[in-house]
Amino acid sequence: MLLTDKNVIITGASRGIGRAAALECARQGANVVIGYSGSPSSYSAVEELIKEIEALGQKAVAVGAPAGDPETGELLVEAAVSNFGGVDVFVNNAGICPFHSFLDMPRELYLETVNTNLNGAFFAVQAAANQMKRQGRGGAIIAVSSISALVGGGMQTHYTPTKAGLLSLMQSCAIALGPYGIRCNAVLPGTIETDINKDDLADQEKRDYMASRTPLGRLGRPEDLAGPIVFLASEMAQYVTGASLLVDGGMYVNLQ
Ligand SMILES: NC(=O)C1=CN([C@@H]2O[C@H](COP(=O)(O)OP(=O)(O)OC[C@H]3O[C@@H](n4cnc5c(N)ncnc54)[C@H](O)[C@@H]3O)[C@@H](O)[C@H]2O)C=CC1
Ligand SMILES: C[C@H](O)[C@@H]1OC(=O)[C@H](O)[C@@H]1O
Repeated sequence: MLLTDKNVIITGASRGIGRAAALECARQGANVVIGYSGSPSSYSAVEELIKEIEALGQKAVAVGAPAGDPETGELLVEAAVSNFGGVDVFVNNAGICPFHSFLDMPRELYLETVNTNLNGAFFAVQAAANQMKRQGRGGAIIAVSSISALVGGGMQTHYTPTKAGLLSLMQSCAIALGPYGIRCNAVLPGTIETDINKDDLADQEKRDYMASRTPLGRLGRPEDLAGPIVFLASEMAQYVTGASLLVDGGMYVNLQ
């Protein structure tokens, strides 16, 4: 197992990529703090995830708090410390992508997207890093960025800058936190079928187009991200920091 006795925090873990990562971390021997929005509609999914992690023989605890709140990172860290005794891995995964055209972008939608995806991440990464520094045994921080950190999207002008920002945050934090043995890396998913793009991919033409752009011949699944996240969290990646790992079935390099 790659994460035996490690204590992992994952934000946005109630479903999608975060959920798949939480389960794989538990399979690899980790205890998991499940960050979720706090919405009552998510709670049954969170309860189910806790049961699945416990069935794997690991501990799980849930913290419901909005990702964009600057205090949320501290709450997640407090939960890891009080329930498990510390934090070894922090995965910043929570995010939204409400597709919208640029010229009439509502100010509130722009601000909500940046706050949820990037501003909250800054403070949560800071809280996790301070705890790792106090513990004195290093750690791993992983941001779920996106292929959209590298390429644009006409209906994602509010979103792509947050993903580029997360990638940049990991690069700078790799420098700031390297002296404490804290590694900081990003995963860059391509198009992964989850609730975030359910409406967008309901358009069969768009769906077929996205799949046709993918050399591996299919859209991604949440589980496709679990291995790369566990790898970056583990000692297998002990000399990897400031790196980004595209997990996109080859979509990014597929020019022609
Ligand atoms: N699905 C895809 O094609 C891609 C997804 N990503 C990123 O992966 C991450 C996970 O997304 P998916 O699993 O795909 O979608 P999803 O919609 O299934 O999961 C998003 C998670 O974030 C949580 N979340 C959303 N707003 C929140 C808030 N204000 N406070 C706390 N939690 C909140 C949701 O509750 C959910 O657990 C996101 O950061 C997304 O930008 C990146 C590239 C591609
Ligand atoms: C939500 C999109 O389908 C998804 O999110 C991203 O970051 C990429 O742009 C994907 O296409």
